[in-house]
Amino acid sequence: MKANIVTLPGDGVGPEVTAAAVAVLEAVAAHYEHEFAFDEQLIGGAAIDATGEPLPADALDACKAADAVLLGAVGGPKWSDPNAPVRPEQGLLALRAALGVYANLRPLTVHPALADLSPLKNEKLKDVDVLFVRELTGGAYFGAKTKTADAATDECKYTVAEVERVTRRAFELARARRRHVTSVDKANVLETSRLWRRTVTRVAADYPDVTLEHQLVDSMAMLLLTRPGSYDVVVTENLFGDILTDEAAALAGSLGLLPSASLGEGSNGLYEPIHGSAPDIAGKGVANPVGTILSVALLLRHSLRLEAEAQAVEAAIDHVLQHGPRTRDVGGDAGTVEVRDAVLKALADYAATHRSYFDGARACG
Ligand SMILES: NC(=O)c1ccc[n+]([C@@H]2O[C@H](COP(=O)([O-])OP(=O)(O)OC[C@H]3O[C@@H](n4cnc5c(N)ncnc54)[C@H](O)[C@@H]3O)[C@@H](O)[C@H]2O)c1
Ligand SMILES: CC(C)[C@H](C(=O)O)[C@@H](O)C(=O)O
Ligand SMILES: [Mg+2]
Repeated sequence: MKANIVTLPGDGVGPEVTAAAVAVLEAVAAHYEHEFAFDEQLIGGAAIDATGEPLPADALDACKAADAVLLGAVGGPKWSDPNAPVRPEQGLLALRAALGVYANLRPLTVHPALADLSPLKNEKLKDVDVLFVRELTGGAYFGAKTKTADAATDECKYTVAEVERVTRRAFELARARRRHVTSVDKANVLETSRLWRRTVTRVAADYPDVTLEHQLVDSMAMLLLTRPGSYDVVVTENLFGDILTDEAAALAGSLGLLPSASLGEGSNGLYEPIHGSAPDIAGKGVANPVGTILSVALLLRHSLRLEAEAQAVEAAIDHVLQHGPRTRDVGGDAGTVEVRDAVLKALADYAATHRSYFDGARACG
């Protein structure tokens, strides 16, 4: 197939991990006979430096017209002055809003070879398989903001429609998994969370084959570490989802491992690792590219509908995590490029081994 993919390398380690992920997409195109066209655009601090804007109009137009968008990371100390008139992160939030990608899927699994890196030394860790569905275009991130010399506010607002659509997405996803949804809120304190809980409960009635439990976010932060194996799909609002998924990354072994897919109603989507620009390691060539490469697998699956290719990328990552090389954050001493090259080799081996199956499937239409 032909596909136009916009890349937004951004700041810090963003360009390093994006380059590795693009190499994987190019390899997928070569092995499976697709034509992927890449269009690199500016976002974040790099865009502020070049244009004064964190999301230039050209970049936004290209993203809207693309089949999929792959992002590295935005932000960094250079642009983090609290008095700065414009911030890199605004570009990312504006992009999410403009693309209407309200459902942010953040899958968490724990590779058996990395289970020792987790804060929990639990043999059941390898069975952890959680899909976080984070509401991405509402809540405190997008409410009205006020600022005076001695006070500031961030309005947190949710409408029933916003909660309902992400809840339906979570239940649909649960149907293809273990049919259990945990909805996380703070309904004992927040009015938005009570609206959230009422709406989730009502929508759940349309999915009698899926079980629902509600969990308050503070206790969820603890339970995620003490019994992560009991969760299947976890749906929650924007800010809680941001925090819980970074916590979840500790179970996997590193923030550098987790991918994400941000989806709306159309097939276009935004794909990015859940980590940030990692200023402490930027420019050193040691960033873990696995979260971004796994985001490529999600891009292939959700936007391009290339399931076999998505599985090939996941199998290649699985092989490399098992056998190495690994970056420092996961106990190795390899650089980003060495890991990329190992993934490319594993992908080539996988494609060669599965070639007859692939050709047969294509011959059948
Ligand atoms: N989607 C995004 O673009 C995104 C996401 C999160 C944070 N940020 C931005 O990134 C900047 C830095 O934020 P932060 O330091 O709180 O979080 P961070 O995710 O950038 O880094 C947190 C820690 O994780 C490590 N880490 C992150 N990614 C890694 C990788 N691929 N390989 C190895 N180690 C990795 C870092 O070295 C650091 O020690 C901020 O400006 C923040 O707003 C952007
Ligand atoms: C950079 C920031 C705006 C972003 C968020 O909070 O959504 C990041 O932390 C993430 O998890 O994607
Ligand atoms: Mg985050």
